[in-house]
Amino acid sequence: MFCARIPKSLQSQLVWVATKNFSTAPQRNSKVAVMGASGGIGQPLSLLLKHSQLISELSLYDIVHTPGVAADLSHIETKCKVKGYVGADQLRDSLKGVDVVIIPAGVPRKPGMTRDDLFNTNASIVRDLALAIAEVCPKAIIGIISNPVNSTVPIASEILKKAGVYDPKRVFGVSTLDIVRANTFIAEAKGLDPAQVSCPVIGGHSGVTIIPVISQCKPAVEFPPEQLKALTERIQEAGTEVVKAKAGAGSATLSMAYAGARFAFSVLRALKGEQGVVECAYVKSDVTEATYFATPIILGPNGLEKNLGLGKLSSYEQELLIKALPELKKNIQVGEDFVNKK
Ligand SMILES: NC(=O)C1=CN([C@@H]2O[C@H](COP(=O)(O)OP(=O)(O)OC[C@H]3O[C@@H](n4cnc5c(N)ncnc54)[C@H](O)[C@@H]3O)[C@@H](O)[C@H]2O)C=CC1
Ligand SMILES: O=C([O-])CC(=O)C(=O)O
Repeated sequence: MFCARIPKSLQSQLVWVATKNFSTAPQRNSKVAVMGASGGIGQPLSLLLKHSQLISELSLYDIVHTPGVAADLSHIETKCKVKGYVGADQLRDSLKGVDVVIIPAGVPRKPGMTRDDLFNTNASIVRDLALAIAEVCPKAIIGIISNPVNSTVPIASEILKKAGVYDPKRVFGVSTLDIVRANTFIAEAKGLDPAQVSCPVIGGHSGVTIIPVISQCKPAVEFPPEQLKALTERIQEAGTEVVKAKAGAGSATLSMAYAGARFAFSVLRALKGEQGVVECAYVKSDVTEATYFATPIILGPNGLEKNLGLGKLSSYEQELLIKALPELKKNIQVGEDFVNKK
């Protein structure tokens, strides 16, 4: 009953403890690291990953508390092994043999802040993690959650380039939460089951750079212009909606953990050879004049297999794209300069 209500992307991987059917699960062979695993996103994300049959080992890294988080999670009756690593001295050990690295390390927003206000703290956190990845697991697929994603993905990419191990097919900005929100809000407005709604969101991951492509939603939906504008703006500002509601206690954590797990599971399914796994993600791109851009992509055994591009945009969505590009290009430049202009 419950499984029928959650999206197919999660249904196939979540093993519900109550059913205790994981002894028959296929052999799991991926090792996944969560960097920032003790945080508001890191903990529930690690919990969801611990339930996946696609993961045999979970490596939890943070500068605090990971021994406790790992001990706690390790008592859950699923096969996936969990190990905690704490502090810079253990950073490199945490990445040994890892196939997929998910990065939610860094500070979250408080009311009144933009995602760009996080740059000063989070840029160096992502830089240092990317340096360690380049050294220890250069072939790993990397999913970056830490904000500002528009800039942290270029930072990690520049670090990997400098180390001579950059593969643009393996570095992703996790924008999945924008898609999750678009699906939910559209379903609410139209009285649909959110699990059956699929709306691409392209561009970047902040304010005007978030471009919901409601004209490509499946099932097809239509809204009068005023409602379309309000819905688009709600999706663009949904992060701020949560920041305000949490009133100083941080930003989206639980919905982001869900979205991060959905993205990780899609990557892992594709790594295992499943064909036609599609997610939107913020990637190195030549689809627009912005050198990183989120579009729907097909995932494969090596990460990004095929960029599906923009598809046909409505005139309203084309206007959104025009507004997004200068901001996105600026954010990318700031990230690249952080690494290269020292
Ligand atoms: N991409 C997206 O859609 C979303 C991104 N975010 C971003 O995710 C990040 C994390 O958010 P929360 O989990 O709520 O924050 P949090 O403060 O609850 O957790 C962050 C964790 O990172 C750890 N950390 C700090 N420096 C570190 C380092 N050098 N190495 C490893 N870990 C380190 C902290 O100890 C903490 O446990 C923020 O930057 C936030 O803006 C949040 C929601 C959605
Ligand atoms: O809004 C924030 O600061 C966190 C975030 O990226 C989101 O919830 O989309």
